[in-house]
Amino acid sequence: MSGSLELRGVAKAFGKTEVIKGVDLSVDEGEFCVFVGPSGCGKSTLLRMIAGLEDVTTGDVMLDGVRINDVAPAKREIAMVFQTYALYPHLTVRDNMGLALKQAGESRARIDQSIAVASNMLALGDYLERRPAELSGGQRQRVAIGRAIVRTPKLFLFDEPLSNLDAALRVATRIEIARLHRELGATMVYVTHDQIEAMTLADKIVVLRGGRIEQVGAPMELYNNPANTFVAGFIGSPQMNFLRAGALGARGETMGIRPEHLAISATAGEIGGRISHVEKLGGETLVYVRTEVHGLLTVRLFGEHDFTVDAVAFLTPDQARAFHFDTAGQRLR
Ligand SMILES: Nc1ncnc2c1ncn2[C@@H]1O[C@H](COP(=O)(O)OP(=O)(O)OP(=O)(O)O)[C@@H](O)[C@H]1O
Repeated sequence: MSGSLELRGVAKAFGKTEVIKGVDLSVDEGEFCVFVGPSGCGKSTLLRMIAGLEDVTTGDVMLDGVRINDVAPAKREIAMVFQTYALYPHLTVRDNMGLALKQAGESRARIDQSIAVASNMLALGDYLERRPAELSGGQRQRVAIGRAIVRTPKLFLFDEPLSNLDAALRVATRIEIARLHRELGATMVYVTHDQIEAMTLADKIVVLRGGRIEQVGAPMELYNNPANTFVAGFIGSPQMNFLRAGALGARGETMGIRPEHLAISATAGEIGGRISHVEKLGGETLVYVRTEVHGLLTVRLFGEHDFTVDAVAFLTPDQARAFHFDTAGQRLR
């Protein structure tokens, strides 16, 4: 029972400050849509407007073709999962998960059945009689997700749901959310700071900046085909290198090259510099090279490599993989 979401010219002002400046977006039924962007760009505000937790200043929020701007949050058939879980501390896992159905006047049998399905999906069966304080952070977040599932909403909203979990648990929960999305076929809108979550979970990534959409596309589409320097720099970690195109005889104002497409040599290459720092990450090595013309550039190498800080190094971009941008930062095709 998943729904489609459409935002039409949605804007939000807090007093005189406009923080969302006219957003048009469609999220299809069953689609996983991720909002990314720098801190303060309006991701959470946009999500909260969809949930009904913030008023929409102008524009329309449409769920399955019906305008829901004026529908109360509890009546929107939308479930939201928060970073802080927002569980009731005095209720058991079972009662936390069943509360919305109980308030909606569902029968005990129907509630128990929904809880059984959701707790089974989330491996929470053994914890139903516990209270939130008796659970780990990861278990609490699974309860919060379970509470959303039992409501069988048309739309799931996630506001940075994994940021309070440690690294290993983040990976496990991320995979779990991807599996749930597959199994439920649900429409999901997800806000994150995390590149890997955005790249791995999304069918569609929305890159926001200053309350506007910069680009919308599938993860690899944004990675391989960024529309401008902002998206090119934002998607991909470590960040794309931006070089002065003129100094390389290349097109446009700026040339973009990802760290994996920059070759490094101790003896010869197009760009000279000195190694300023080396990071060995196990599976890969990042080498930071200070250059006079292009500033600090990052090289990513597969496997372990030894380099000496302060040694001279020469870099050569793989021209076939380079991106070219004009003075306004727009991509030249
Ligand atoms: N209640 C409010 N009153 C005034 N300004 C607000 C309010 N809520 C948010 N803002 C402002 O709106 C802008 C967008 O905030 P929002 O929390 O949506 O950004 P975000 O992209 O989610 O940021 P972060 O990634 O840091 O969570 C910010 O400049 C913020 O200061």
